[in-house]
Amino acid sequence: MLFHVRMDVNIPHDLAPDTRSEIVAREKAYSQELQRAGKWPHIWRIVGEYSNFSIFDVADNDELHTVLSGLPLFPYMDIRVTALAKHPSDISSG
Ligand SMILES: O=C(O)C[C@H]1C=CC(=O)O1
Repeated sequence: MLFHVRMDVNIPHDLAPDTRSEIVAREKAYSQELQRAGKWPHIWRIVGEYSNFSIFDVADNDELHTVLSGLPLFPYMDIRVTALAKHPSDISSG
């Protein structure tokens, strides 16, 4: 199943710089592992914001929740999920 996900990151300003760097590094590694596994096929920065638009390709709602709640930045994110279905006018779906 495909999901469109918007993530808005709000790291508290008083978080220790070393802690912030460590969490962001773990976030990058986790994200890139999921990208290599094909579960996170698209990630785009939203211009001018500490936010991204992403596409996830996972089995179901439960897997998406597991993936998202495992994000190291999850405690500092607002996340909006939109489930995607095939559009009948999409020429790539035959
Ligand atoms: O920077 C972000 O948009 C937040 C998060 C998502 C992937 C990643 O590496 O960091």
